[in-house]
Amino acid sequence: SAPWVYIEDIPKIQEGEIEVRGWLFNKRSSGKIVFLIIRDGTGYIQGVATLDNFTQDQLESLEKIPIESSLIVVGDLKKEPRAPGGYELLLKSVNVVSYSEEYPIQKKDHSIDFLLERRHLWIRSRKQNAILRIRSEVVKAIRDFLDEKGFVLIDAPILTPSACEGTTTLFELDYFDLGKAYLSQSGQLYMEAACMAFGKVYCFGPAFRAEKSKTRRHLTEFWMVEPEMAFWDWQDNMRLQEELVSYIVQRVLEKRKRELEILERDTKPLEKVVPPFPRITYREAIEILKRNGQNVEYGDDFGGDEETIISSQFDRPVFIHHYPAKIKPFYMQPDPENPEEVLNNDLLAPEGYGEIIGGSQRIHDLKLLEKKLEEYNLPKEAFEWYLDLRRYGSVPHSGFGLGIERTVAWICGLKHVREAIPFPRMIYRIYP
Ligand SMILES: NC(=O)C[C@H]([NH3+])C(=O)NS(=O)(=O)OC[C@H]1O[C@@H](n2cnc3c(N)ncnc32)[C@H](O)[C@@H]1O
Ligand SMILES: [Mg+2]
Repeated sequence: SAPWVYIEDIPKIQEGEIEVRGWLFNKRSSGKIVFLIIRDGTGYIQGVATLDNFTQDQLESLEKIPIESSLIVVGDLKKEPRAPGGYELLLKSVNVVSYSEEYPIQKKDHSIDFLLERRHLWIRSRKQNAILRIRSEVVKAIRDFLDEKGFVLIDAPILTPSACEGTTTLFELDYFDLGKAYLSQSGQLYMEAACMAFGKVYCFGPAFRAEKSKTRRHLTEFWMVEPEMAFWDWQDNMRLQEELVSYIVQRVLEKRKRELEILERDTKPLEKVVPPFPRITYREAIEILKRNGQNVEYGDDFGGDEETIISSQFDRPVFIHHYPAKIKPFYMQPDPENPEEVLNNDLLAPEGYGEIIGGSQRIHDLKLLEKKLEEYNLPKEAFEWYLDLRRYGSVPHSGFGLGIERTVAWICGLKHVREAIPFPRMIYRIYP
């Protein structure tokens, strides 16, 4: 019998009789010829049915197969430059595995809520398939990059006893007789413990923020990779970030050309993403904003609009470092020369995508950390383990969190991070 071939492997076969298993993506006919566009999740192939291999009645029944019906077809593979992917399948048999009910996603102008309600089907579309394949490539590139550099993957817990990124975005749950637990906002604190056991580590998983803001950059469940390195300072930290982000972007440009074409992504801006990235202080960022007519003061945090103005001054991602301590989390190491500011950085992506990374050097002094916990009104008992890291062989150490969805949205040129994750969770959506 004919070999079952995935569509992405067809260029390796070139010609001959093959079997393809997939779904009817589209169809058209001219009476004597029926074209069936089949997708199998790895690509698209045009099947052609003619009176050479089918009766007129059979052609008419092929025309009636509903979109998204599952099919197994056999045909002779031929090169055909005019067909999608450059190949065509001269069909010899079409076996419908399961007829589809009328498929709900057929128009070009469905509302975003209509599509999100059917996300479990919407991911079948060409554009969503391309985005999630690029996401997969980004995840693979991150792992390859860090594994190559000797980082050890250490999985952080999702159920945690305390906050890491402030107490206003915690998802709280009742945890047996132990009282409250919180969904992890970040694996960072655990990576700090791990880096003192392994040197260089990373965790890679979901993080949860009860964000009440409905913006195009916020999800309530998002994915983050969080490297952490013992004895590295804030500048070592930025160097690793620019190397990682450049590696990711160049990898997608090299391996996901087809998907970027489907998204009609102008790749010229991405070709400029190579180290070193420009570095400016928070204070310089405030000056840029003032020069661009923004009504900002030193001490203000930056929202999407401010980040768009700042990043639009540069042709590649830009680091902003030395934020005022009071607008950043408790764990950030103050600059010894100016303790009002911390040795942190955000990395802003260009083209209006804003913050994709938050990172910093961490406080390594026990007394200072205890003071900060008090200042931030955090429950010391929940952080005793974290303080232990400063009691037993403390070292300066640094790390960062790269948001997967914001990075994928930037690389793909998406308007909203909700298309950069298979099943987005936002303030008004946890279905499907
Ligand atoms: N290990 C670390 O040092 C990470 C540190 N504890 C941390 O969580 N920093 S961050 O809050 O800026 O979040 C890091 C990144 O995580 C992404 N992020 C952060 N929050 C979100 C939401 N709500 N939705 C989507 N993406 C989000 C965004 O890219 C941020 O730059
Ligand atoms: Mg941040």
